[in-house]
Amino acid sequence: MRKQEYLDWIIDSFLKKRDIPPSIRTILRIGAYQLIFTNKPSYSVVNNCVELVEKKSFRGLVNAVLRKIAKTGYIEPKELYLKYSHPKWLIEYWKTFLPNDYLLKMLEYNQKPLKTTARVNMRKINRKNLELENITFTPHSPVGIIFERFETNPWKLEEYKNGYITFQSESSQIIPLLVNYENEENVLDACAAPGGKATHILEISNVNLYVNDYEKSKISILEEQFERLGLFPKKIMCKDASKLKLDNLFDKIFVDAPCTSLGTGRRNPEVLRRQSKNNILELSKLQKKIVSNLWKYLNKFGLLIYSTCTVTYEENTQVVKEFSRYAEFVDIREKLERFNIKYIWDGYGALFYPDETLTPFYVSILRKIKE
Ligand SMILES: C[S@@+](CC[C@H](N)C(=O)[O-])C[C@H]1O[C@@H](n2cnc3c(N)ncnc32)[C@H](O)[C@@H]1O
Repeated sequence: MRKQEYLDWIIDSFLKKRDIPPSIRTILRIGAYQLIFTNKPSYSVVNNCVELVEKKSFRGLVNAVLRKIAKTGYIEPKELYLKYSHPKWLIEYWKTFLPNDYLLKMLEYNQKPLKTTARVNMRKINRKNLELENITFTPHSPVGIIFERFETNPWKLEEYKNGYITFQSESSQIIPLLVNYENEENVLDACAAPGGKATHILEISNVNLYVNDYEKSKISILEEQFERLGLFPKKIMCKDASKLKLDNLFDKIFVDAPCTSLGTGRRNPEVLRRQSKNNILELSKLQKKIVSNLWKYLNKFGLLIYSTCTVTYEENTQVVKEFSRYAEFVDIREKLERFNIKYIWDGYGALFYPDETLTPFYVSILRKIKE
């Protein structure tokens, strides 16, 4: 899937009619990928693919197209969306607001699979004392480890089962570390499932943590995670955060918003192909509604920590900018530099630069100065 646009371009250049059944296109993509990007012998790739074709009338076409691809091999495309195999509309959209070097870095890293990372539960163990093989430390998160290779089912690891580690991206691990916590203060995580940041907050603080997520099916996952890690939230709720009514005020509110997740394309290549401009606009509306509703439950001078794992203007800068009349934006640049994180600062928040281990993430911290 990582090479889909490029493969379709090559395949289409050898087709008279581009309108072929999806199953035939899939077989052609598999064959083209193996011929261009692996060392498998071309005769066996072509034969195996032809055998996969159920409709006899398409066997000749698959055979002919793949033979031609085997002959030409890799062809260097001129257009960026083909060179880095991303949807064309997305590249054009990103070009409208991202610096060129950020865009190129993201496209390059999206070609490489991402190694699995986890966060270490500092309440139970230090990462130096973990007895796991093939791990290294994350370069930015002080509580993260990287699995250089996986030899077993990760969920069966004793270290996971006994609550020493939680699988989580390195970028995500940074967010709860950007603020300081007072004992017993009220903290709300409004979009909390599957609990990555919520459990992290309780690992590093002694706050009264309220958690919420709109999806019923994810509440049991949240509960399991707290139990596995030996942590106790004050309350777990299942409500739409844009309408949630609360009895208390909060000192900190985390909004790790539902978003288009375009920064996770390196781990989930399908996400890049699933999204649309319309989804970006719809989610931006929901995100503004969520922040706006929760604003009234934030104490004066309390902090709202807004984050997303996406790279869009409408879901990041535009959302937080909307609250600039009521908020001061905390300058987190120095903190990010202490974590050795490179970012784009938009005057409100920071968009992490992707690198070998870090995936794009946006975060902005709003201090409430007005209702
Ligand atoms: C980015 S994920 C949160 C990840 C989580 N904070 C973590 O670190 O593991 C966004 C979450 O928002 C939830 N969600 C979607 N719409 C919501 C809404 N209207 N109100 C509250 N939660 C919502 C989704 O179910 C999803 O679990």
